[in-house]
Amino acid sequence: MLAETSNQMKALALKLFEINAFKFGDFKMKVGINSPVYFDLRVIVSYPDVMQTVSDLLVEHIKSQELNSKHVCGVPYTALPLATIVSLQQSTPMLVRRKEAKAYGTKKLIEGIFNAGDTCLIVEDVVTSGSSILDTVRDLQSEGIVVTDAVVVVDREQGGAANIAKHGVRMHSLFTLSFLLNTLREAGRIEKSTVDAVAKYIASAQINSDGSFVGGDKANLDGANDLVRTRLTYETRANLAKSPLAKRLFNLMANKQTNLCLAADLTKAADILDMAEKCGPYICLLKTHVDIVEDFSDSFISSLQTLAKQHNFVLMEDRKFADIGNTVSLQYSKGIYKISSWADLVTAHTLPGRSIVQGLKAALEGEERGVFLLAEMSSSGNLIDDKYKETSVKIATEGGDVDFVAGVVCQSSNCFAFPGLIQLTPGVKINENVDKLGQQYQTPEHVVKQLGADIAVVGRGILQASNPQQAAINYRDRLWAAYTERVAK
Ligand SMILES: O=c1ccn([C@@H]2O[C@H](COP(=O)(O)O)[C@@H](O)[C@H]2O)c(=O)[nH]1
Repeated sequence: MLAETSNQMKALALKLFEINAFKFGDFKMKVGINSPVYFDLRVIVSYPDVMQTVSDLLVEHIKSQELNSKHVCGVPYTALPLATIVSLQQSTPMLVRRKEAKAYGTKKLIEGIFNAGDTCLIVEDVVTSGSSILDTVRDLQSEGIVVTDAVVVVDREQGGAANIAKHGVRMHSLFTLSFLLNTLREAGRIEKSTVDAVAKYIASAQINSDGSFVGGDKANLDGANDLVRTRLTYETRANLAKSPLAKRLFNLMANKQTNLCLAADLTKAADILDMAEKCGPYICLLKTHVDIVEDFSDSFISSLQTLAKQHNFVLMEDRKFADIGNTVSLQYSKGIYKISSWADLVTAHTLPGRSIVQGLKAALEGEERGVFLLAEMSSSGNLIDDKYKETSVKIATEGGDVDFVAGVVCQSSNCFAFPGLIQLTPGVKINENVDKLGQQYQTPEHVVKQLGADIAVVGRGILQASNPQQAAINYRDRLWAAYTERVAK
């Protein structure tokens, strides 16, 4: 590989990671087991510069390997735009494979003009077992078209190349998973432990052409993924975080050894400041509801900020924004509270859709801020269902605003997979199960070990204790011990 091409490939690898075209965590795969790495090259259509570079490199690769053919055909659907650009750049006519034959008209599976005996080069985005390429090859061959080569963007190195070779098709990849991992590692974007976890998984999850695993039963591979977020340390997860606020909070938690958030739900400014002074050394986050403070003032906020600095904790306003983008933008930055001017983090419902995140971001003027999106609630009888939860997590993990989303407020460890996000879980108390108004409580150990909380929110468990400072120490100790046991497993 020429030095210039190699540098271009490395720069593209970093860019693909930056735009979330691939990520690390615990992802359900088509082959039936969870993987520590996931590629989603669908996102590149939103980045014309990336699209251009990928297709330029594909064309260069096709030329250097002398993959001459009469047609090109993309494996539906992600590779279709790539195949189109390759076709245009090389003036090679394209064929389009339908996934299902039309129920009317020509009922063709392959669209385009061709003759039996014509050659066709396959274009694909990501190869795992090679089965998607083989489906396309089969349909082309059934029309008498000859396929000998496939050019792909990423080879996950799980046996795909060997599987398609058994059907007489050679695979030529721009990137191997190993190259991508080494490039990220060299650039300091991921830790060695991440590289090792992925390498261990890939070695044990080799796939045969019939979809079975080389090592036998897929049940044996259940523990093959070491990148399950609840088993990773906060330090490791800080490295994987896309949001600067999540990075900062993970590092703060690791250094200060606390995963306790104090919900300072008090109605007098002096009482909140007193609680912040007493509990500050033991918490990573202090959460407010400023609209319940009867004597709110700018000086209250500056005193709170001073304490946050002095005791090294982050400020969150639990506003639970839920309106249209324009309104939340105003609610966030204007009015008497001017939340965006002092709260490092805020919370928001996903009910209005993606525009909630865009609306909040639009209010900022360069401040480093973040949002936690609510995907579940702790109150009994709340209306959130699985579909709502799933869509909330999509908003948190996909799209152009992921650098603003620091975490998810939820009640279960299977809510999201991406280890760079923080799970904030309220509803924590040692001696009670419920309050009189629908709140449901779990113990510190249960929320961390069973429910997957990274930060546990404790309000009245501390505020109403006879000695709040001692209570904060107890909660901090129990939550931290639960976390260290969780990652030591
Ligand atoms: O689902 C949710 C979301 C937010 N909260 C908030 O957490 C605290 C809990 O206070 P406790 O006194 O420990 O019950 C409170 O500020 C809520 O607004 C929640 O409880 N559940």
